[in-house]
Amino acid sequence: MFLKKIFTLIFIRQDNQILLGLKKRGFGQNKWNGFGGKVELNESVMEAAVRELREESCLMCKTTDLKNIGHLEFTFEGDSTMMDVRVFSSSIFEGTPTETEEMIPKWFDCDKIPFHAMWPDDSLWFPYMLQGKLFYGRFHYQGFDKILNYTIEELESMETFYNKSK
Ligand SMILES: CNc1ncnc2c1ncn2[C@@H]1O[C@H](COP(=O)(O)OP(=O)(O)OP(=O)(O)O)[C@@H](O)[C@H]1O
Repeated sequence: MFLKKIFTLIFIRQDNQILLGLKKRGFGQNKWNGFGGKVELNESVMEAAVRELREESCLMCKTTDLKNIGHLEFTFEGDSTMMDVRVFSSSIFEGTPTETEEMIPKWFDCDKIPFHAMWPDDSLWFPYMLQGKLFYGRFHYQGFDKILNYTIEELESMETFYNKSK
């Protein structure tokens, strides 16, 4: 049995570009990723996604403008925690991406994503996101660099996925 912890991960899109942030500290340090973090007790998952985006990039977004595009699960050999990651995207936002204590934001062309400096799983599920497909991925790591096994699939609808997994 795993102890599930819910995280958010949000990707801001504009034209053919995607906003990533270089994590300056903590989990995933020195990796490019979307913006996100743990969901706190007093907030919904979407509220957490909006808060983390603001805290890490200074961009503002409304919960109603978020689209849930995927679900990721990460486990690590020898660790009983499962990271349950809700992935969102939006192309409606306000503000200018600005460096914060946690992240350095930068726009990337969608065909120039820096996979070599990202989590190894990213190169496996980003193609789904970039093609506008909904996805579910499960990855089991040894340490933080090696994926021991994984599955990834396209989903018809996030709602059906969450109803089935209840
Ligand atoms: C293992 N492969 C992975 N591949 C892609 N993305 C991954 C990931 N593992 C974690 N992530 C994301 O990284 C962020 C961590 O968040 P994290 O900094 O720990 O959270 P939070 O900001 O609440 O923590 P602190 O306030 O610093 O304690 C969060 O968006 C989460 O979805």
